[in-house]
Amino acid sequence: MYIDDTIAAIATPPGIGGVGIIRVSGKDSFPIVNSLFKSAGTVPLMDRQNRTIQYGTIVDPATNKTIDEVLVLLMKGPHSYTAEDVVEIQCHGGIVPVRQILKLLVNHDVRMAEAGEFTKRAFMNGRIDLTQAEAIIDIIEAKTEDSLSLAVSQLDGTVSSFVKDVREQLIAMIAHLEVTIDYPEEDIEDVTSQEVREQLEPILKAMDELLSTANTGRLIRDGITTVIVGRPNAGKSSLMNALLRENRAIVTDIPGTTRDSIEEYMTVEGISLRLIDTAGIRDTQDTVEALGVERARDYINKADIVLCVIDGSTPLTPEEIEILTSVSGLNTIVLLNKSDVAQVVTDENIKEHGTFTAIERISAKEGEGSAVLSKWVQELVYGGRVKQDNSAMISNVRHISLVEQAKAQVEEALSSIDMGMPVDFVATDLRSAWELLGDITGDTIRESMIDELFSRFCLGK
Ligand SMILES: Nc1nc2c(c(=O)[nH]1)N(C=O)[C@@H](CNc1ccc(C(=O)N[C@@H](CCC(=O)O)C(=O)O)cc1)CN2
Ligand SMILES: Nc1nc2c(ncn2[C@@H]2O[C@H](COP(=O)(O)OP(=O)(O)OP(=O)(O)O)[C@@H](O)[C@H]2O)c(=O)[nH]1
Ligand SMILES: [K+]
Repeated sequence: MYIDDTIAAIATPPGIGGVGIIRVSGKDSFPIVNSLFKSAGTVPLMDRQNRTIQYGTIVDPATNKTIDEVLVLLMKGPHSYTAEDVVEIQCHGGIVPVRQILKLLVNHDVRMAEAGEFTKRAFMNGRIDLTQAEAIIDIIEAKTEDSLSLAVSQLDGTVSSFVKDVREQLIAMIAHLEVTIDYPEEDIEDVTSQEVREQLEPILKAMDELLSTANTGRLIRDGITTVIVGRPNAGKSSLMNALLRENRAIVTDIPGTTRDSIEEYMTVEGISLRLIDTAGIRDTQDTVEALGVERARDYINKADIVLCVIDGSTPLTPEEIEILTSVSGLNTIVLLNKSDVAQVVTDENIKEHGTFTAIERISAKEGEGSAVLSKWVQELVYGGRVKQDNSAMISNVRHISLVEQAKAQVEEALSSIDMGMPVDFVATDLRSAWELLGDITGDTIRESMIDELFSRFCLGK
């Protein structure tokens, strides 16, 4: 079994830093590191006190060569990150020491960990469930304080405890129904159906309550995409600059995305916002104009918010009318720009060319635009409600979809009862709901799905 292996990985990011950490986990991690570790005193690592830090050096036993001066952390399973014996070797934070130590470990019966394997072990060993493992990815990938605190509450078990609670109630009902199925002569069917209905209604309500947080949760977790459109000289670049000046993201380099000149990241109302200037797509990316237009269209259709910049100081041009028509019906905010000079375009002129979420006047040149964007981000994410704390929120699309499916099964069970169907039908529906919810926490999920999920982690996690 692969879980018998002892695994290792560099836990710190590649590059130069103060300290580099190599994490080792598995049943042989103590003896293996002990064979490579030299320190004052003769007590072997496995006999030293748990959760202590030991000073010494890592020495290649084959050559007796010292690789680096280190601190070694001892964490005996099951009270460790993976719930196995874990040793962390803290060396100097260069690229070479961490690699040399990892190489030495690999030469001594340690296997290089796969992406996410430490966290996968924590899951396989039952220390955390799948929602908590996913929360760890979310913590690492969080781009704003709000998305971090949402992920931390998921790690703390907000989603798990909801699922666990509902599943316990469902299994009790299923057991009850199955008794009825097994002993039909007892004639308790009607009573049971009525009881089940009474128990299912609050469950449905709780599911609805949780799902009502899904939109907000998802946007906090994943961020939103905003696309800027407008004819040349409308003021798109000026707007982009005005917005960036006020909303610089904490994280500028978003891993996993290629940042070219048309995209910027910022934080607005605690939400990570990806801002795309479609003019940039045409100018910098494609020689064939049509392709650029097609890509721009693609971005527009996927955008959460479209900012349509119109020069308010000159009459609408045919090109502006065409742009307005193409973004009509979307979540489009028309920004009548250059409000610092005399305006000729009226709100009515705009409304003649489509339906838009709002029409606002700004002067990008004078640095305006940010307040308007904040207002509409808040509207999109919180639907005009006041921003609340992130506790009991569902944010992961996988979880949302499973709760929706489980809810449909509960509704199915209720309608089976209403239609006077035999209790086995009701029991089958409830069992499906129970299984779907189990997929969320990983209690009933298939192995292939688990592998897929953990492969999304980075190496060393
Ligand atoms: N050096 C280091 N820092 C780190 C981690 C790590 O693995 N190593 N972590 C990971 O990447 C995070 C901390 N996560 C952890 C989660 C659980 C346990 C743990 O030992 N749990 C035990 C004991 C709990 C207790 O004492 O109350 C348990 O759950 O039984 C350790 C780290 C962040 N910082
Ligand atoms: N008076 C006034 N002029 C503005 C305003 N915003 C932009 N301009 C001017 O309009 C011109 C075009 O502005 P840009 O921001 O470069 O416009 P753009 O839409 O990015 O243009 P392209 O890069 O060609 O697509 C510049 O001369 C700006 O100074 C504004 O709010 N008021
Ligand atoms: K105009």
